[in-house]
Amino acid sequence: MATAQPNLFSFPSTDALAEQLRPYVLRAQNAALSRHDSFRIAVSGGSLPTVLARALLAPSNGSPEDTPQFAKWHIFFADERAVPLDHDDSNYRLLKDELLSKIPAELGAPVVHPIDADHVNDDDPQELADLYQEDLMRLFAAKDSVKLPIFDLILLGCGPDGHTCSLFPGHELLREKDSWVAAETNSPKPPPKRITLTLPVVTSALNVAFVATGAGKKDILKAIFDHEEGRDLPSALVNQGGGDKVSWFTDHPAVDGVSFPRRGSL
Ligand SMILES: O=C(O)[C@H](O)[C@@H](O)[C@H](O)[C@H](O)COP(=O)(O)O
Repeated sequence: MATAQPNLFSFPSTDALAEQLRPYVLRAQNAALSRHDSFRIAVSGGSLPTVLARALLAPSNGSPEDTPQFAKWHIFFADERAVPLDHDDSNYRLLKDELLSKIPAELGAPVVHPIDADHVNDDDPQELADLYQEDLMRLFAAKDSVKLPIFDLILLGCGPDGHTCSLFPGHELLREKDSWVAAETNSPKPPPKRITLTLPVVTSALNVAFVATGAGKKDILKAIFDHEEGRDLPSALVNQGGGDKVSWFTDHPAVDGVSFPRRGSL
């Protein structure tokens, strides 16, 4: 378990947050492209796609470092609901509406990895999870020795109960050690059937960033960063497993009165 502390960044507004999320994501992109030929990222649903779109669709300053090279991106979903891809509850649809459909043609198109739409109506989402894991393996497991996929960046939300991805407090999926992708059949938050990256995959990523905004997050962030009260919450487990690879992008209302071990400046 990592002992280093996560980084906290707090901004006066969501616009200011998005402005700083952009260089953070592009630094991860540029580092990834200096190591291999693609940028491997996973994203959640919730408010994240909107903030991400605001960050990435802003005008570039013209430098190569400040340019999203979308043609080299592989975008996966940190979690997804077992619904058709055009359903209102689909995280794929959300990302498409907010970001993918708005990327200017000259920036290129990312390779997007949605769930297999042929299996969204299965009674049990396990097949959906298995197929998604196979999709990950095609990109990440070129060698048999690969135990876990190493994402260049995973972008997460944090629910008011401390959940992240579709990993909910006290749930047995938090103990999953082997699978890369797990099925959830009875999510406490609707819709009930989902798939999710597992905790070992999240904490193995080279960079993990939470985006949490609004006064509604204050109580749960207090719990997550209070080691006693919230130490077993899923988002706190990401902090503990990821250490200083984890960053929190927040706004001032979300962290009002929260004492963080380490406040950063970008
Ligand atoms: O699948 C889900 O139920 C959502 O994607 C969920 O996990 C979301 O990421 C958090 O609840 C944070 O949501 P906000 O960013 O909207 O606060």
